[in-house]
Amino acid sequence: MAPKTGRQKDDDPADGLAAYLTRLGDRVRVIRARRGMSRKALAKHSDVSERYLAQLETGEGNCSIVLLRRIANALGVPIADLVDDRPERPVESLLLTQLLDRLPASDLAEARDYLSSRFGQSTAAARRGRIALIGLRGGGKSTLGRLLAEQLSMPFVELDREIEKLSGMELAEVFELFGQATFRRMERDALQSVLATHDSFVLATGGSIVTEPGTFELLLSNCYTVWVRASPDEHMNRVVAQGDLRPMADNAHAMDDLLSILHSREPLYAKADYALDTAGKSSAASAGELAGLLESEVAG
Ligand SMILES: Nc1ncnc2c1ncn2[C@@H]1O[C@H](COP(=O)(O)OP(=O)(O)OP(=O)(O)O)[C@@H](O)[C@H]1O
Ligand SMILES: O=C(O)C1=C[C@@H](O)[C@@H](O)[C@H](O)C1
Ligand SMILES: [Mg+2]
Repeated sequence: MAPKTGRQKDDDPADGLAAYLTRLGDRVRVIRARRGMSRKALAKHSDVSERYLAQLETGEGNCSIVLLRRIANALGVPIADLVDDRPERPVESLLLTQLLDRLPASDLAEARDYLSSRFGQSTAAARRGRIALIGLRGGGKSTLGRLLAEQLSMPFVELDREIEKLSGMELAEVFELFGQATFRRMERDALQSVLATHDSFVLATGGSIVTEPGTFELLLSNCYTVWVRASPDEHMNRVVAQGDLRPMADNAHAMDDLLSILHSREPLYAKADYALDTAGKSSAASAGELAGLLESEVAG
């Protein structure tokens, strides 16, 4: 069956927009009712006419962001609560979010560890059997992943290749034809499928997997994750040395782009269980270091 595409799902005007405006209207109406505000009171405090509010609440108004912000302010909710496209969340979920929002940043990691160990899908021992390498292009995920899998007699899996198998297309075609949203769905499907079919593996992921919170959380809670990193210059030189001249040929600001991608992703990559610095080391040396680390992890 052909994959469900971003265009069909997200951009089809007959499907998406009318249904979305109806959900938006429902949301405004429910929040207003919960607040005990009449439409008249909301109109007064938001400076949006009662007539327009009625249209909005019945899914007929395609509200500008400025008006929506005024409505959200008058209701005393963040605008994100109005535009949220997901189904209504259970009360427990809302309260849990508030509890987490109250915690200082220093306690959040502990709270995630606790919830993950209590409610996560994998035990700590099961996680250690599934090794996932994350990090920016040229770090050495594929090179070290293949070496490590051979050494440990474990299957080696490249997530990007799994996405290509699932979609029946090359990655570049997926992006070109269907866009980012479809790629992200496929990436998550591919990860779920690999997890469902393997108790142990060495997995090389795509560099941007960390930018999709749901997929990244799935990876962190089911795998022992290693951030394979190098210096920015080395990332760039290795990619170019592999014969991929695209960054240099197409883009005079390739290094600036690489730095900005790296800096924006660093706090995410840093959530890995371990950071392996490959800068200035040979592949063989890094593979040895990684194997040693995993031996002590499994033993521990
Ligand atoms: N210490 C090292 N560890 C790993 N690779 C190294 C090291 N030193 C040099 N290299 C070279 O760097 C390159 C790493 O490329 P590789 O394709 O493995 O990276 P990657 O993280 O999988 O990138 P991509 O996200 O593009 O798939 C290889 O050509 C490898 O030989
Ligand atoms: O680092 C990135 O942004 C990406 C790396 C590739 O492996 C692919 O997963 C995709 O093209 C995105
Ligand atoms: Mg690779």
